[in-house]
Amino acid sequence: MENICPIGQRFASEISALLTPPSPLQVQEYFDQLLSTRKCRDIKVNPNGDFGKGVYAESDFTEGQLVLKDQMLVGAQHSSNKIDCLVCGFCFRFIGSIELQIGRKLYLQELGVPKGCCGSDSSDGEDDSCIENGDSSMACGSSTTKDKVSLPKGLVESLMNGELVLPYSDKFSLPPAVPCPGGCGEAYYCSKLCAEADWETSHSLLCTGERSEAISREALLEFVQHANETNDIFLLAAKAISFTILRYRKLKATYLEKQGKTPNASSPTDLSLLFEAWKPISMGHKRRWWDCVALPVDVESSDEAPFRMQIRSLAFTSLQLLKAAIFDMECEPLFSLDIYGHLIGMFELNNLDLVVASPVEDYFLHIDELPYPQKKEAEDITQPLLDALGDDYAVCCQGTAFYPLQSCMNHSCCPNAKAFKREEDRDGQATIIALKPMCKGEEVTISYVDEELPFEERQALLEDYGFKCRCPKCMEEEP
Ligand SMILES: C[S@@+](CC[C@H](N)C(=O)[O-])C[C@H]1O[C@@H](n2cnc3c(N)ncnc32)[C@H](O)[C@@H]1O
Repeated sequence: MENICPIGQRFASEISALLTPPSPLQVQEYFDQLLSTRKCRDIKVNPNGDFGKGVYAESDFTEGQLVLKDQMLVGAQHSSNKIDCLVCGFCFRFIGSIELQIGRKLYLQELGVPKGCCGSDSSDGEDDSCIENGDSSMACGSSTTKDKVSLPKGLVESLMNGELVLPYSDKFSLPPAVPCPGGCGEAYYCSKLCAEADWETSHSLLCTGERSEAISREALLEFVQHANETNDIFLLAAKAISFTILRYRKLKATYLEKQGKTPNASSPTDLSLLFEAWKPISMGHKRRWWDCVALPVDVESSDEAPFRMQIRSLAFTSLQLLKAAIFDMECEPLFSLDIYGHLIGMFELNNLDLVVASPVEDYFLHIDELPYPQKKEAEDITQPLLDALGDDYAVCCQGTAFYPLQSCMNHSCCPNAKAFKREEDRDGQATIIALKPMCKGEEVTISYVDEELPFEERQALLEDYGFKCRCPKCMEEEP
């Protein structure tokens, strides 16, 4: 495998340097700087805790108090979730309108778009037009899903094109959907600011539109399709690589400008700038994906070696597709299988869910709580929609993200904090709340697993993270 892709051999020392965990001093400097930029003075990252780095309280916290809001470094909505929720491609806020959210979901359901084949997953672009205009030829009279109810013809289009305004939806207004500046018709944003930020940090390389900076849009589509069919964590790894390439190019342009030089296409790699560009990613705890991933229950232990070879080969195929799409000669070491495997492993080990509650749920709850006769009048219009949507009418936005600070938090089965979204937390930031009073200097811990599970089950799940928990609860419950 490495002979087909010899980057690993040619850049062995660069790759090893990129994968060497940063020194405690580098960790301290990086997180002190990050916390100061974010004006966050209530916590600190200590690089020398019992389990590597950890997060510590810098002030006292009361039960229920917000400990931290953490902006993600890279994140992606699950492909399978795109049919349910239209969210900003950068901050993951719900966008458009209540009518568009409902209409779009019904439209995609009617089209029979399989989960994971919406937005960027569509190669013919047909499904992507559903944000701007409903297809008037579509049949709205039948539902493809069991127990879901038929709607009058034309209703879904009028929800999507704004002709039908639902009662009380003005109380749940959402930012308008701003299309991707690259013209892909797949990514939408809550503002021009978010569109530009996403473009600059990763989307310009991963956009399938005509202004894309990818070297091959066809290869990009193939890469995305492969990820959707196999493991959409590959999309997140691609974002991390694009993020690093674009950061490298920016750092290099600034450096050359300072030197009074113009960027040159055949310019050699500036390794120190590549390390600098990679720095935010270098801070994440990593292991190679195929070494650390837990053996699925249906795989016999005697089949462990072939299983691990198989997922390594899956990652290799994904990487080759990505390389054909966005390769950058100056950032060649980033396209090695070792880097790709460690990136995927980093997302697996940090296991950070991206969750944003749906305003559609709030909307239907509001209707349900209206007094008579307003409730009856509103429900005459909304009840058929609710019936057509079925049980999963208010699925939240779900995905995976890498949060720099949350990913420094160690585990305890009796944690003093947890990731918990409050009513007002309507974007993709991670929110950590104190579960009990905490004193300055105490380590902030979260539980990586359901701490109510029996001891053996918790320990089995924690094996995925490569450690055996020795928290007070485990010590007490250990047989
Ligand atoms: C999300 S990272 C947490 C930050 C990590 N300590 C670091 O240095 O980057 C998860 C990893 O931290 C370590 N870890 C977290 N909690 C632990 C615990 N209670 N006991 C032992 N190791 C732990 C394990 O190596 C785990 O895979």
